[in-house]
Amino acid sequence: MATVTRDDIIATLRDLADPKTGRDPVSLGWVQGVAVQDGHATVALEVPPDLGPELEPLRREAEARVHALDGVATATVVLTAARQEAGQGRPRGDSGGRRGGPGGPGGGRAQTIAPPGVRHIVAVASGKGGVGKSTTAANLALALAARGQRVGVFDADIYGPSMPRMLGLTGQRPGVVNDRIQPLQTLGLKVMSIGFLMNEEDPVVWRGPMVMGALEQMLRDVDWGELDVMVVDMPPGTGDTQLTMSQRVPLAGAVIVSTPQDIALLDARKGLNMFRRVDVPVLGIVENMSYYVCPNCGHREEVFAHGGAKATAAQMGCRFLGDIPLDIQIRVNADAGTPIVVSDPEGPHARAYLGIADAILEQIGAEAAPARAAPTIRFT
Ligand SMILES: Nc1ncnc2c1ncn2[C@@H]1O[C@H](COP(=O)(O)OP(=O)(O)OP(=O)(O)O)[C@@H](O)[C@H]1O
Repeated sequence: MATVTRDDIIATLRDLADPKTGRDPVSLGWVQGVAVQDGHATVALEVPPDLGPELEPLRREAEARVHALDGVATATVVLTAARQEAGQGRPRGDSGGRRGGPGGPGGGRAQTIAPPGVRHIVAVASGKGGVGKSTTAANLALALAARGQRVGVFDADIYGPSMPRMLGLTGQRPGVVNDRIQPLQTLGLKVMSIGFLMNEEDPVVWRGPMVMGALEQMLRDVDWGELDVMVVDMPPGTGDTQLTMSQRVPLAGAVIVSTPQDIALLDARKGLNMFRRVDVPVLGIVENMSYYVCPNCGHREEVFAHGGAKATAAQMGCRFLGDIPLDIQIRVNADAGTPIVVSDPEGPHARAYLGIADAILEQIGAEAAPARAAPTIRFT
């Protein structure tokens, strides 16, 4: 198959015309990003917000033309809208907009994106980077699978996707069946990551609206099949992407990962408040790198004022889900693609993650109980 380049895609986009002005999307400055990897092409067009619906035929045409290029296996064109200034109608979460699909209290553009067949979506988030959010997400997903759940992992950490590495899938690419991207399968999980679609050595400079477009596409167009739980590894922090994700994706709840240091806990509070603002239940806080156990003598060292997350959870009225020590084995196994829950399933760390999984299942089970009721069949 021929290799398609960004230039080929851009040249194709030049042949299209905006119905209003007759100009092409490239000269109009709408092309915000073109990513192509192993024949999977993604294009983000940033269009004026009020033109979105009118431009749907143009989007479809662009997708068809890019798809028709020699060397393109899948083509995804997303329309994104330029961010409006504060006060100009950007959807806010404090009006219940989380479930704010059309007609919902959030109304307007905040349509929810729910992959069909996925029963519960759990976000794993952190107020700042590097606290072990991805490690927690990977181990938690495996612990949920060990509890008999059908689990998917959606790596939404678009700025530093680590699931390919942590789940031993580096360099692999998802296949395509009937124009639908198939998640990769490993260790009993279905996995999708933007890391599978982009060049690691050539990171895409994501702009806010493009991020959401790409994430939406992965939720909608990936063939997730039937899942009991989807674990989402969120991008770190509490910026617009995280807020929009929390509003647009019908999350069953969020798990906040924090290290015990005060600063991280302050960030954790921000994360917690962000989810609360958009009515996403916070399932609890995990304290990661909580304490250190000497591998030689077993001595336990409380390096970072251990216990801060427990206190914060109590103050903020949410559940403390557990603490995970700083242990080289957790790092080595995660970095080798076999997280500790599978590499040492009987060990104390795996037990800790299983305990966290149980606490989550208990909560989402309880919360989701009404939605699980059998459908009513009416005879008329
Ligand atoms: N409990 C732990 N003990 C030892 N090492 C850990 C632990 N948790 C995470 N790590 C290591 O710390 C590093 C950062 O972890 P991870 O990538 O999970 O953080 P993150 O919060 O997802 O970061 P980012 O948001 O920047 O992607 C990794 O090398 C990981 O193996």
